[in-house]
Amino acid sequence: MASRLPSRTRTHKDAAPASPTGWPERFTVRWLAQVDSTNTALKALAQAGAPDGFCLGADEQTAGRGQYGRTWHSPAGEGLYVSLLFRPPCLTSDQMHHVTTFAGLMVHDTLARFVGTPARLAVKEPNDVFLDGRKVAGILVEADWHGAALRFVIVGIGVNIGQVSFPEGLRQPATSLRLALGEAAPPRAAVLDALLNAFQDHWDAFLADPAGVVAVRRQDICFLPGTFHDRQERPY
Ligand SMILES: Nc1ncnc2c1ncn2[C@@H]1O[C@H](COP(=O)(O)OP(=O)(O)OP(=O)(O)O)[C@@H](O)[C@H]1O
Ligand SMILES: O=C(O)CCCC[C@@H]1SC[C@@H]2NC(=O)N[C@@H]21
Repeated sequence: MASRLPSRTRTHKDAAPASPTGWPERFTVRWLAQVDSTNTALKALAQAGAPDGFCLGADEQTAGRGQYGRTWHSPAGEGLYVSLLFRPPCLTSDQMHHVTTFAGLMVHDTLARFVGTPARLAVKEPNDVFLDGRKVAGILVEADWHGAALRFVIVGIGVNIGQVSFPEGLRQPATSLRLALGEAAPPRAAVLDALLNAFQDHWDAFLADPAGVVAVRRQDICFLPGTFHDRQERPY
């Protein structure tokens, strides 16, 4: 399986994140210097048998994707670009949108640890996390089905960390942890560690009751009105 991973093709100013204490045990973390899209690469790995809990990250994405084929700007070393592979035994297609919302909650909780004031954060459904009224993170959930049976689901997460500027013409104003927190912005490894711990701590409870877990958390987090597109357009 490892041989199917794209090779490291470049070096960057910012080394790949490494956990000083080891990543949460549920996850196997692989890191690339550069990849087209961690979601795309992880899908190929999943089809080749990568296990539940596989996490693929990259310093840079050359074709990072948002919803509906939109571009996710992924400059080298500036953001966290990761995709998590899950093989839940029981999720249905009707429950897939809960995975996106749940991932937004996990990103929210992760960033709250560093931002300190949770009121600065908001989840904008279906798939965005906002900081100080600007988009700081996006989520792209993609599933693979065999008839009605879920083979696997990939949760792709992009968090803006070190960017000090963004391309013109974004659909919504953007920010980064660096812009919002200055020198207090955490390194990518700390964000990844907190994110994986959040998933590890809450994933099993989510699987047991997806709608219930999301409904409970909705009560104590700021949700912004989202853009809901035709269900048929959803990527899952
Ligand atoms: N690194 C980034 N940070 C913030 N925004 C980005 C970044 N890269 C791309 N974008 C913007 O995010 C969009 C993709 O996100 P998405 O498909 O969720 O759209 P959206 O503008 O959030 O609308 P919706 O309300 O439908 O979710 C891109 O079209 C681009 O405008
Ligand atoms: O806001 C969005 O539309 C979702 C953006 C999701 C970006 C992440 S970065 C890691 C993973 N790989 C991708 O190509 N996209 C997701």
